[in-house]
Amino acid sequence: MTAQLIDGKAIAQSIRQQLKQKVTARQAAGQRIPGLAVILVGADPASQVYVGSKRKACEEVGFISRSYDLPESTSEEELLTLIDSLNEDTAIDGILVQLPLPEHIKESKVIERIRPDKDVDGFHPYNVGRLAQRIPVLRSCTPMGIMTLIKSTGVDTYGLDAVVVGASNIVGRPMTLELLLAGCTTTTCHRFTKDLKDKVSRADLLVVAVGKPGFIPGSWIKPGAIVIDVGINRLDNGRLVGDVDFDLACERASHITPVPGGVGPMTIASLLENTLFAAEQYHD
Ligand SMILES: Nc1nc2c(c(=O)[nH]1)N[C@@H](CN(C=O)c1ccc(C(=O)N[C@@H](CCC(=O)O)C(=O)O)cc1)CN2
Repeated sequence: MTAQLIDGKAIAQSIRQQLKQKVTARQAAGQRIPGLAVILVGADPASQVYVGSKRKACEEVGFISRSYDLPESTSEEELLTLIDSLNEDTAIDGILVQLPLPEHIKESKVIERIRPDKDVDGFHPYNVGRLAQRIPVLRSCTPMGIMTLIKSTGVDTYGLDAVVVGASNIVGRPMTLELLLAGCTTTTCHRFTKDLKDKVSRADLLVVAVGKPGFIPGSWIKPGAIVIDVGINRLDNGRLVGDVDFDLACERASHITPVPGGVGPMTIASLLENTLFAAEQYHD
């Protein structure tokens, strides 16, 4: 078997195109243009790339894009004060603070300061709690994008055995919840998991988000499985690879995401979808 590629880059592009049309329609109807504020603290090179892509995508679809590049030395109080002012700014529908933050700033305090109706990252406990109750809400961008990718395969998720490797706040745990809501029987694996190979090789749907190149050998993949690789690892030769041994996994999986061009672009497309959702549901 050779797996079918799930083309995140193309799907993300088509989402951006649809969003652009919706923005044009809003403009024609005299409605407000959605606005997104993107805050970067410090100069982490990967974060600079991701934030740059978010701002570019935002402008491409016609949203108002506000950029805040703050120095590493920014205090927690200064960041919270900026969030307070954006919370009150009626031109802004979404506030995104790029993670990770410098060590002296407490992530949970920052996330909880963003008003839930502007939390386009879907990280606020209010939004996570509402999602757990299946209430339509702002959802965490990477898991949301992955659900769009899975839907694009046409495979019915109800009853599938899904395994998520990694239990981070940004991907692993919200991903497990999304898959549970989609009718999967979900297992979350983490650093204390025993016999990872056994768990992975039973997965009809596998999501891997650990940040270690080639962490999952292709021989572990269940024949016919859907494989979603969230890892973005830059090798010494500059090549980007995922957490799954792609070449061998391709011979066993039915569908697989590439790296780059799989999950990454969908994280950004979902952020834009969330910004429009916030404008329409909470601020119009
Ligand atoms: N506030 C947030 N911070 C972070 C999030 C998040 O969702 N919200 N997620 C990750 C990183 N991330 C978004 O910020 C992200 C990662 C990767 C990509 C992407 O498009 N990747 C490309 C490759 C890009 C490259 O050349 O390096 C791809 O996979 O094709 C977009 C966004 C951490 N922080």
